[in-house]
Amino acid sequence: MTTNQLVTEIRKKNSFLCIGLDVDLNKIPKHLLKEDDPIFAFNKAIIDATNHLCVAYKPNTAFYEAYGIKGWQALEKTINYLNENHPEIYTIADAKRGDIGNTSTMYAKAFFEDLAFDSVTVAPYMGKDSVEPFLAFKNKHTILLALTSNQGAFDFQTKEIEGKEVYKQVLETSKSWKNSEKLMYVVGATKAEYLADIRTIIPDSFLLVPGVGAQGGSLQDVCKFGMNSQIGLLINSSRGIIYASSNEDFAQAAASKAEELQKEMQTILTK
Ligand SMILES: O=c1ccn([C@@H]2O[C@H](COP(=O)(O)O)[C@@H](O)[C@H]2O)c(=O)[nH]1
Repeated sequence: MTTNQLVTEIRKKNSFLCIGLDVDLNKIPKHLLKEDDPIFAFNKAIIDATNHLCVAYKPNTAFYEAYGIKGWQALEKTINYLNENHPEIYTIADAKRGDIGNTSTMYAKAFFEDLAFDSVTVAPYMGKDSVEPFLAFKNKHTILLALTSNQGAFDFQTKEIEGKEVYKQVLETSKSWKNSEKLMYVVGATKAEYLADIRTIIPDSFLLVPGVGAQGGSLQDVCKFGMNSQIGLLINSSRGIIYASSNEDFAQAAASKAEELQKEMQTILTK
């Protein structure tokens, strides 16, 4: 999907919500455990109940890899279900990959070709030649970790090297890479106070913003400092939506939580 198509969908739905599909078999309703594929059954129910309220889904691959071959098959079924039934929805493989060039190409093939995701999250630590292989794929985005939502972000990302914070160096340097127009960036909602500075470096790029909901980030603050003329934000919530109820009403409860966020977004977009 192109950035323009994503923006069109955001404006149509008055939503820039991304729902995280982080499926933990210890947290899903017990009755689903009797299904052949409980992970996919859970995802399908969540997608069916919430697709009109969001513009993106983000399975974090850790939650699938943890269940071995069955988990990977559930991930494959989930992306195929989305692409076949909701081609208008943007998909993110939250895999946080990145390696030497030929290995990154294989990661990119895995997520863009075998599993037809629109985007994948990538760690910038190994630099240009580890990221450019992802950027070579047509109509796909690479979402680079810039300033993450966790406490550990302060261990390296905000430290200064030669007078400039590492996350700012990631933003600035990555702009010079080949096909950099296909980059988006991860900035945690818990770091909203950094967004004004971040927007001076990358005014036009889309940001994937996790950390609203279970991690306590504020949607209002993120929008105040992070929104641009193309909206430029995908706000992710995973646990806060998908585990709203552990009973048979889980999909409806997820839809209610998603609707609360969508309504807040609508108010922001239409004022
Ligand atoms: O900086 C980051 C980068 C990625 N994540 C991921 O986003 C979701 C957040 O889940 P919640 O349940 O809404 O807290 C999860 O997959 C993280 O691995 C992040 O939180 N922060």
